[in-house]
Amino acid sequence: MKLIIGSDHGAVDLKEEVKRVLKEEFAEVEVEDVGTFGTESVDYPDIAEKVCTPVANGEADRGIVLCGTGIGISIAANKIKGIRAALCHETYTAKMSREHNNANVLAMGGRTTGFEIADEIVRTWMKTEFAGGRHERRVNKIMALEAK
Ligand SMILES: O=C(CO)[C@H](O)[C@H](O)[C@H](O)COP(=O)(O)O
Repeated sequence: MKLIIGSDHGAVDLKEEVKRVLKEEFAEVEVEDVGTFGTESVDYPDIAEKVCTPVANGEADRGIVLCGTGIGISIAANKIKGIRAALCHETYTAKMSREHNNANVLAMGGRTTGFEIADEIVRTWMKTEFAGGRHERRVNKIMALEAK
């Protein structure tokens, strides 16, 4: 599996923490970090595009996008065709976003979510499989909205 991660200046520390968890617990996953790498202000839609375009194209399997709250970058991510980004603050929504929504992008906030909870969210999101069945019909309807 290939995963692309990116953050704006509001979540650079959280990005490093998420990369640490991925490296330690999901060593088989190839992780590409598209930035940002410092505290200089950048615009989260640019980061969302860098993460999500390869996911939407099939060049990567999943993405993780981070900004101060996770709101702006998840809104931007969901504008990209083929992306189902889920903003998660706890593990239940992380689990459901995979099981029911087949989310291919996880969003979190560096100014809202502590490292311990974020670590658990990432573990849960990475491990949970899409359940299919009735959820597949609904996800297909979500994707059909993009064609309207
Ligand atoms: O988009 C956001 C909120 O929806 C993110 O939290 C951004 O990180 C935030 O807006 C950046 O704010 P700043 O004052 O420019 O650091």
